[in-house]
Amino acid sequence: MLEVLDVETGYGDGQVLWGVSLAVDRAEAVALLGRNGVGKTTLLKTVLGHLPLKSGRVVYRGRDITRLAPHHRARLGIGYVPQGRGIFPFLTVEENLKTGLAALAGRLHPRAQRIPEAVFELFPILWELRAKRAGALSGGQQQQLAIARALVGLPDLLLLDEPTEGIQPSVVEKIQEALLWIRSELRIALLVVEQNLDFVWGFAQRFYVMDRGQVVMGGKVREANPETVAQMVSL
Ligand SMILES: Nc1ncnc2c1ncn2[C@@H]1O[C@H](COP(=O)(O)OP(=O)(O)OP(=O)(O)O)[C@@H](O)[C@H]1O
Repeated sequence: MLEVLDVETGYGDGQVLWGVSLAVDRAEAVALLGRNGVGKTTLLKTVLGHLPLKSGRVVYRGRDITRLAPHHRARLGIGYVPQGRGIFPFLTVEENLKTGLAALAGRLHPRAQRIPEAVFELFPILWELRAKRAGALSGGQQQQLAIARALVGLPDLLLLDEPTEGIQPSVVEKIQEALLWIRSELRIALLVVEQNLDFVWGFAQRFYVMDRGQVVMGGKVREANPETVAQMVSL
């Protein structure tokens, strides 16, 4: 579904990614691990089209999208939940969800452009809070809203950047269950940047570890030794 092939990129003269390759299959959940500053967010940006590449390619559903603009990639079905959630605090929950539809306008038939019921099935709390300003929600509720907003256009691939950051443990479990459901029931592929290994072990099938702008380890979650991986990603 997604192939990142030998990508080199960075910011201005500063190179950050050095020959990075990875893949995500259809309806597969893949975790991207690594210490702070090793280039995980930068890699997500290359998939989203926010950074021009020095070399390498990004292929999505068999199509080379290396030079495709970000909004075209969104229309092809690539959704994004940024670090820090990126919700609009002065809009209501419902209005925030509708901005997700606008971002994917053109992807769905106009008649299909409404918030799918699956979103409220997944996060019932958002139905209860739909008229509330998003800024008044707890951190965990805001994270659920951010995931829900990315889901309203029913992407085929969803990129999430540290969804458990700053969230209390009871909500972390909810988000873990939600990601499992998104993958298995909605059949949406996931590429998730995370630091919380317990969380990752609960929903991902494969993982990659990055260090200093390169992929240094990868494999199947159920075959991996969690302690070895923890050593690779701990400070
Ligand atoms: N907009 C930017 N301009 C210049 N340098 C940047 C920019 N964003 C990130 N960098 C640098 O690129 C490197 C990789 O950052 P990146 O955010 O991709 O790492 P990360 O693995 O996602 O870490 P974190 O978990 O802290 O977000 C870091 O050295 C960082 O300082």
